[in-house]
Amino acid sequence: MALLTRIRGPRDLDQLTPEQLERLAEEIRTFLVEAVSKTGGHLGPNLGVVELTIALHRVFDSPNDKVLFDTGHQSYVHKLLTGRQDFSKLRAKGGLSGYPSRAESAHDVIENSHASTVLGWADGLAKANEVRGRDDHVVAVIGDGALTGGMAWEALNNIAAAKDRPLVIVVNDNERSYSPTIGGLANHLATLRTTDGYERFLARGKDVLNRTPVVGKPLYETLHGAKKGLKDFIAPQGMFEDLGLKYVGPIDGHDIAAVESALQRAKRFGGPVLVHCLTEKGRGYQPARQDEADQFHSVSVIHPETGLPVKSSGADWTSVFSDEMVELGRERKDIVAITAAMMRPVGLHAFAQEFPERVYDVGIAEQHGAVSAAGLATGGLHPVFAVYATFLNRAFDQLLMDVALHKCGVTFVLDRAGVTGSDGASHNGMWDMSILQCVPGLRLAAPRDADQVRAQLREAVEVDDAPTVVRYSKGAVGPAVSAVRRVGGMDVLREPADAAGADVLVVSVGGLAPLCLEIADLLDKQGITATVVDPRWVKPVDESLPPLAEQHRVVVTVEDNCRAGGVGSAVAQALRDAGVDVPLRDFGIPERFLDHGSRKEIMAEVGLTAPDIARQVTGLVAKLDGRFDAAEVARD
Ligand SMILES: Cc1ncc(C[n+]2csc(CCOP(=O)(O)OP(=O)(O)O)c2C)c(N)n1
Ligand SMILES: CC(=O)[C@@H](O)[C@H](O)COP(=O)(O)O
Ligand SMILES: [Mg+2]
Repeated sequence: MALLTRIRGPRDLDQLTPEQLERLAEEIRTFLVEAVSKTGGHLGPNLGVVELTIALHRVFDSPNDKVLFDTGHQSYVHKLLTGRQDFSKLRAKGGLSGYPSRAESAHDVIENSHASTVLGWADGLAKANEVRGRDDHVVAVIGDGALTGGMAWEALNNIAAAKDRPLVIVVNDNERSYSPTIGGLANHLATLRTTDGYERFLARGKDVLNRTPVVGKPLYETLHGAKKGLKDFIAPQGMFEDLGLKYVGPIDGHDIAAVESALQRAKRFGGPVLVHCLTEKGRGYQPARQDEADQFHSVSVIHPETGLPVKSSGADWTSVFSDEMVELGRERKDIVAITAAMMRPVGLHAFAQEFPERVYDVGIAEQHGAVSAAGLATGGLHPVFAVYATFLNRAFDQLLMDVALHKCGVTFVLDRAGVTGSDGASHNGMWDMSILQCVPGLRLAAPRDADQVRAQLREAVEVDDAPTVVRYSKGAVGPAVSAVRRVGGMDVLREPADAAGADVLVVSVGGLAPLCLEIADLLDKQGITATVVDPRWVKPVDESLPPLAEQHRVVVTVEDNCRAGGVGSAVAQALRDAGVDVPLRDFGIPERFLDHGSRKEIMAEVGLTAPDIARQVTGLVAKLDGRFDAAEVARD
């Protein structure tokens, strides 16, 4: 790593010779494989942007010039070149974030890991430069996947309108999101790599385009027409230049000199210009290049020589959903599935294998996913839209105004709900049970274990006149938790012998059932009796909950969601509406952005542990009993 360790900041790149730059690129690839195989992370995307990032930092002067990354998962090389080379605790508490981080460096601007926002940021920064009379450059790196997001086109529409406002857009085009980027223009333009590649594209493109909704066939005819009568690459220029953008490319994104030359031209252009770079995800690392699933988009800890995971992951929530979806698909021909460019991560790969004509990958376009689901439901089908909880935020209005207002039977399956941890603040699925509380007619399920995922998914797809939501966490599914009895639609998981006189009712939400049972055990040791109930459907609040609460002295709700407007708030409102005046304490995630760390570390940080909660409940009960000493102890 003789060269890499000499790079303390971007200006240290300036005096390197072409041979040294090539050697630096090799050292960076070696570093990435060695480091990320130890920690896990976005190995594939970063191996694909080594030369591109070196060229960016040689041509532009960060941090005076703003170098922006869409989604930010491909910013490891940027970090290496801007003074951050200790990757030993990447994505772990106290270590480097897996995304840009303003706290880490002045070179970092966008921390948000939600795709398709970079062009909006760039448009705003470019306008600010214009108003403030600054001639700093704004450079936005966006992947072909992120370019399938609607916000990217909203921004392009604005950027292209200002012919004299300098802005450089670099399309990092590796033909993939996770899987091949389909259904969008970005995918088909991206495979225009060489003239003979164009033949390959036309051959492959025909069947892919035929399966691609809307743009597919017309685009194929256009491109085919371009092949016959027009310059081979007129299509990309045509599309972007019709928008009013200067188009430069396609450029070999692994040829540093070529990228630098294109960026220099773009830098001097004096208006909005798009540099189209063709790259390979996982470049230079065979296990990644051979990974058909997603070219090592995001890996766990792996053996660097083979790329094989060090630990095999057990049954996780996603695989439970995946298996049940296949069963449902066999039983009901009206069930179709939607993903926003995350077929495998959300567990729809098996369904897609068996029912290829009943699954839609809409690209990174959650809003379109939700609206098209309203159309599918109105057309007589029952769509299941599987999406990470945090990414549903983006489609809230479509869920509210297209799905719920029109009483469409659509089921949203939210994976990665609750604290996810290592992907940082914008990846925690901590807002869904708050924002969805106000959607009229919506029913929200939080299954506690695998059996309940299966059961509640089935209950959800039976609802054909309202949106239903099933949400569960990331990773290994918890232990099976059986019910003692059912009350209304709720499962009582534990109750004292003398149920009528129990002190505390613990309302356990979703996968936190084991935690809540542990809380009850700790309370028991303090002589405090507790009932644990799993509402199963947290919205609407079960009608049997207020009367059950009335039989207790204190109600406690525990959820893996933001406290603000969460299930605790909804239960408190239901008790008030029912005239049940029992003190309630709601435990959940505080209203703040959580730094990256493991789920366990973050749950402890926010007080979602059995000892923390049991101590506070003990204090509350002691206070009710007038035993202030114990209450004081609990407060400590
Ligand atoms: C709104 C949103 N939806 C989904 C994701 C999950 N996601 C992260 S990276 C990625 C693929 C991005 O593809 P691309 O922009 O081409 O970048 P590449 O990984 O190919 O460099 C997806 C779908 C996200 N970050 N944001
Ligand atoms: C960058 C991005 O949004 C995803 O790749 C994210 O890293 C997914 O993480 P998991 O699938 O590991 O939860
Ligand atoms: Mg891509």
